[in-house]
Amino acid sequence: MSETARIVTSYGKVYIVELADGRRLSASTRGKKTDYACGDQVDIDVLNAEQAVINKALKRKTLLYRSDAWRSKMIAANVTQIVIVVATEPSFSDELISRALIAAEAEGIRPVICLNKCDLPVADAARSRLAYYTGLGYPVVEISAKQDLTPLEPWLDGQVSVLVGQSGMGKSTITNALIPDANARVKEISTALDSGKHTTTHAQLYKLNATSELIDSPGLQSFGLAHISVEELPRLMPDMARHLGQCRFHNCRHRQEPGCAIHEAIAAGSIANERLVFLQRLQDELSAAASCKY
Ligand SMILES: Nc1nc2c(ncn2[C@@H]2O[C@H](COP(=O)(O)OP(=O)(O)OP(=O)(O)O)[C@@H](O)[C@H]2O)c(=O)[nH]1
Ligand SMILES: [Zn+2]
Repeated sequence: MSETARIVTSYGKVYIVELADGRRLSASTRGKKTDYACGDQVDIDVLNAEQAVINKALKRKTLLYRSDAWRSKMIAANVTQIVIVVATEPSFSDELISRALIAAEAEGIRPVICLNKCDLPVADAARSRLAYYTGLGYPVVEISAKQDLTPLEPWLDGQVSVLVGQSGMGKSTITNALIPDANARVKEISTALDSGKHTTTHAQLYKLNATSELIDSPGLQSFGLAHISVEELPRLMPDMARHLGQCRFHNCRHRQEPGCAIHEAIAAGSIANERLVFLQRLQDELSAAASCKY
């Protein structure tokens, strides 16, 4: 008899699924299918007290993923919020934040930027860099995972959140502070799968309370957006989106076309020139990726 379960961890071809009654089973897939993500609702056949087989994923509300021309990598399914974790040190990448914001907008996922390690004296420099994103309308929440997480807590309430960010920003420290037995559970799963790894190398889903869940994901170095079309791109950047539909040509690419509303907004100072440079660089990258796809 088939049942519905939730993927709480994915380890390549092996998944841990949780049933409605809280039981956890190790699950394999049928054939070579591996396109399931942490957070997916799946239809499974239970084989015995420990094992199951995944038949298919149920319809996803959202799917956060990154991609280049050759492959895509799922980050998490069914999340309602992405918490982009940056830190006062080591230095964070603006490029990664901007890309993660676009990926979130494309899926209708609410983004929040979380500045961690605010206990360190370098916080002011990071804070002023993040003012840029506040200006775009994105919330920035300041915390210290080691000392005080309370500013983040209301943001997590009632949401399925995924923590995303570069390595070393403090995602696992946040997770461990919020879920006291998170470390122990990673260890338990690693031992069960005999991977020998005791760090979070794969996304893991945790329950925070009856209505809130948290997914910790492995550190990212890049965030490919090959799944997004060149035409869609400016709509996913809130400062650009405001001016869309106002260019003289309906198919304006916001390059050298006369009467481009984006260029006019830049001249008027309401869009930063570096955003147009970023848009154009992404347009070129996505066009190149699209022409590589078969
Ligand atoms: N001072 C200070 N250090 C912190 C804080 N949060 C995390 N750290 C330290 O930052 C380092 C990296 O933290 P992790 O939680 O492992 O970072 P991560 O983002 O999970 O990294 P990956 O698992 O590689 O993706 C560790 O040495 C933490 O102790 C904080 O609020 N303040
Ligand atoms: Zn234009």
